[in-house]
Amino acid sequence: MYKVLITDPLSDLGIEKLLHATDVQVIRQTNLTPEQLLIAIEDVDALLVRSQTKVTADVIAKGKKLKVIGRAGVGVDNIDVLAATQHGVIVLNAPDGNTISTAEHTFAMMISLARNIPQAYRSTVQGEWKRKEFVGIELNKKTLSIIGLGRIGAELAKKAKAFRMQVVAFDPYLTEERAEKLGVQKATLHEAIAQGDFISVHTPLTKQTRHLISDHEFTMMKDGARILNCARGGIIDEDALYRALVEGKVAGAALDVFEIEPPVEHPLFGLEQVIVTPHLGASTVEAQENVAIDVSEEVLKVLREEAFKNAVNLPSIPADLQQKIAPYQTLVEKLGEFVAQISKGALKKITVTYAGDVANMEVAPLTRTILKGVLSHHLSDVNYINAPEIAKQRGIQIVEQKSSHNHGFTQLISVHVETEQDSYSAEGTLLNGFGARITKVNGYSVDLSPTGHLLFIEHQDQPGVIGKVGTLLGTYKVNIATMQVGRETIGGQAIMLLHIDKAIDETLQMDLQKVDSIQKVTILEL
Ligand SMILES: NC(=O)C1=CN([C@@H]2O[C@H](COP(=O)(O)OP(=O)(O)OC[C@H]3O[C@@H](n4cnc5c(N)ncnc54)[C@H](O)[C@@H]3O)[C@@H](O)[C@H]2O)C=CC1
Ligand SMILES: O=C(O)C(=O)COP(=O)(O)O
Repeated sequence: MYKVLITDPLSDLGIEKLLHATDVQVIRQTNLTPEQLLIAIEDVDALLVRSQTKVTADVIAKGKKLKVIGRAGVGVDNIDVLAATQHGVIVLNAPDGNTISTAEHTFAMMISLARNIPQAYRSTVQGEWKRKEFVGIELNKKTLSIIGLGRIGAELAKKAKAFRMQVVAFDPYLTEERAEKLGVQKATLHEAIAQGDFISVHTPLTKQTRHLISDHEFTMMKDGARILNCARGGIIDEDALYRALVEGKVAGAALDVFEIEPPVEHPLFGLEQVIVTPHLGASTVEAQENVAIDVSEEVLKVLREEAFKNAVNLPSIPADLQQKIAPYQTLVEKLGEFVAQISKGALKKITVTYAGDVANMEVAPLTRTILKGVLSHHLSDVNYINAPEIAKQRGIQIVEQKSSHNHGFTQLISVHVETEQDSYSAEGTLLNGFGARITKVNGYSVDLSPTGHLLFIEHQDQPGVIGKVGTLLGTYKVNIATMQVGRETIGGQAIMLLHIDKAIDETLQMDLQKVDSIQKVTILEL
């Protein structure tokens, strides 16, 4: 039974799938203190949050069974994604479900700013009738500068165009083609800032976007520009905004998000030209249902070990590529495990070479699987998510290369490991009708199915060695299923690879090692 902990308010309808799953126990505990969260996380398999819960490195470290953190929404800045990656925990979000709601909220804020609606409401219900004070401006023919033209930015651009606004956009990933398609004018950050009557930010909060709009940027703005933040607190420097508003450089600001949430006695609240909402961008019935459905479905898939999407800490693999690489996954993981088990000494470098058909594919997901295979022999808690990060932390160099030398195989994948002591390698292929095969070990040609109990014997090529190995295994009642031998030259260095029907213990290993001409016996389990 999987335990799923939900610590922020999620739509009941949205999480129905989880509530009805017979293999899932849903635990709903909102408004937990950080200390309570550290306890609640201890034995759960999944954690579902919105933006309130702070999922710190400590929380992740305490989640000994934690496999996945699902964010019912877009921004994951409340989750320590690096810590999750290091612990092999998948972080998923639901990026599409609240786009429309947030763009609509931003638009509502823009109209409110243009027409002073919140201020006029407050004054009118207080018994005043101030028609002159609340004269506004039209959106028609004004320029809207959008910083960050992703899902929400693009949706906002469409709405602004319907209101006959000129739309200027800055986004480092915006191509001319996409800008043209959306009918927006592509600009640099500073051009966008200088041209906007309204400036709206829609980027994630990252190191690069923190205080993206600060004192310098405010000085570049048109006098009387209006600014909006319905993305993340901190993208606009709140102190600089305060100064720009007080100096009259900026005519108004609309904020749905704050550097610290909830904000307490914020200086900006004292300014009449500032309108605010309490992080309501995604707070509609529709958006909340959408994001809860999306994240529940994906979290279930992770728990049930099915293919999932929207992982924030894993590169996404398109479905067609996933289909193409699926047959190789077992082969490459076994190759990684095999090389790790025959190698000795601290790992320094792992080189993966792809040749033949496989070299024409996107191979990064396969390399990730190989790393998992190699590293899991040396370290516990290594998985597909954290393997590259763990390799990096330990200073293991990873080389991924493609080669035209496929040595007659339709596809050939080789894993070469360098340790402080020596270097080791294995090559493999997919044989039509036979599946994964290891075709070379440390340069010796073999033909081996990479499964089950194996014995790897390094020896000198001498008459009688094979017989002695067979007799010894017979004495210990160990049946040999297949045997492969390879040698450099007659009487030279040689290897034996045996498939045996059961696991053997160290006594037999030591007896084998005592046989003349045998140098090393390694027990492998694939
Ligand atoms: N107020 C609310 O309740 C909600 C807020 N959000 C926030 O809105 C923001 C945008 O969400 P989406 O559009 O769904 O994300 P998205 O990922 O589709 O778009 C973000 C865009 O920002 C661009 N970007 C990144 N760094 C940039 C930089 N330095 N300068 C300019 N552009 C940059 C990216 O290229 C991308 O196109 C996120 O911060 C998200 O957390 C999202 C939903 C609800
Ligand atoms: O999706 C996002 O990034 C949001 O900011 C929405 O936040 P919320 O889920 O409403 O707390």
